[in-house]
This record gives sequence, C-alpha cells and structure tokens, in this order.
Amino acid sequence: MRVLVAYSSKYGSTRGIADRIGERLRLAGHEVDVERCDDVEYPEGFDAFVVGAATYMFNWRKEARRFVRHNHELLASRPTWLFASGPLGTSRIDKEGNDVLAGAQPRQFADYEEELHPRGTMVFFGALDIDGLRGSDRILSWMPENDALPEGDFRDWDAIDAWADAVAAELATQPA
Ligand SMILES: Cc1cc2nc3c(=O)[nH]c(=O)nc-3n(C[C@H](O)[C@H](O)[C@H](O)COP(=O)(O)O)c2cc1C
Repeated sequence: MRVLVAYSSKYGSTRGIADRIGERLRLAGHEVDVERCDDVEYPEGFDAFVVGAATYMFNWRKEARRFVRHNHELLASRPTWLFASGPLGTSRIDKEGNDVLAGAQPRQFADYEEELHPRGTMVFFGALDIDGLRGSDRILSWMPENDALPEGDFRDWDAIDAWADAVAAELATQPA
C-alpha cells in the first residue's frame, strides 16, 4: 500500500519518530513517503495515512491540525492513524497514579476520534533539549528543572516500533 506519514515537529524529535515509523512500514513491504504536513502536495495519491505531531501546551501542533482540516474527508475515508509526541520522563504513571500517556493526549484527539474514526491513536514519549529552545519556549531555561518537563530524549523506540508494526499488519489485511 502507498502510505503517507505526515508529521509536524518543532525541534526534530517528532520528525525522528515519523522517520522511524516510515522505516518500519517499508520493512513490512509498504511504499512510504514521510513528509512535513505543510509539504504534502498530493495526499489523494496515498491509500493510508499516519499523521503525527508534537504536543505543545496541550495542543497538537497547528500545522498538523491544518493538515487534518484540509484533508478531512480523505482521512475519514481511508485508513488513518494519529500519533502525538510529548510527555517527558520515563514513568508511565504519575504521582497521582494516572496513566501519563493517556493524560497527555492533545486536546484535538477527542474530536478527531468522532470525526475521522482513526484506526488508532497513540501518544509517545518525546524529547527536550533546553539549550536548543527558541523564542518564548526559552522561558523554560530560566525555570528550575521540574517534574513535568525534564530534559532528555525519552523516545521509546520499542513502543514506536511495536505500534508501527501493528499499523503495518493491519494495512496488510486491507484490500489493495
Ligand atoms: C514550551 C513547551 C511546552 C510543552 N507542552 C507540552 C504539553 O502540553 N504536553 C506534552 O505532552 N508535552 C509538551 N511539551 C513537550 C514536547 O511535546 C516534547 O518536547 C516533544 O518531544 C517536542 O517535539 P519536537 O522536537 O518534534 O518539537 C512541551 C515542550 C515545550 C518546550
């Protein structure tokens, strides 16, 4: 199947996740393009979609939201998966005993579940390099390190691979 992995990444860590998902789908025999959401020229040419973006201040990045808005009918009519990257740290459970990844779903996903009926949605741990922050994000570098935004690369490649392999397996069952 021809699969588009469309992503929106501010500092590059989500792009890395998108590239990795693309590689896994290719390994499973699919024909895959990995493109920034704003660079996608002909989405109609793909049979299936994986759309992913980083979460900032509880929102999926605007570029990805725009991509979904512009391609709403297409995404709703073909197999589509959504992912977000964001939470930082290694713990799956927070101090209150809540599931960190479930709690980090971007606000938009609830609506997308209703409107697009994606085959799956997923949240992956992200990465943060305080020294690399730009503009107003730099406010974080003036704050003492806190539990919510610890610095480091927390991307869980095993979880990413497992999810991508499940997507690939489901695509393999689709009629060509
Ligand atoms: C200013 C700022 C706000 C953030 N807000 C959130 C948030 O609301 N939820 C979340 O899960 N992660 C949040 N993060 C973490 C980022 O989503 C994480 O660093 C992500 O991996 C960045 O992806 P990128 O490198 O593709 O831009 C925030 C990070 C920064 C710097």
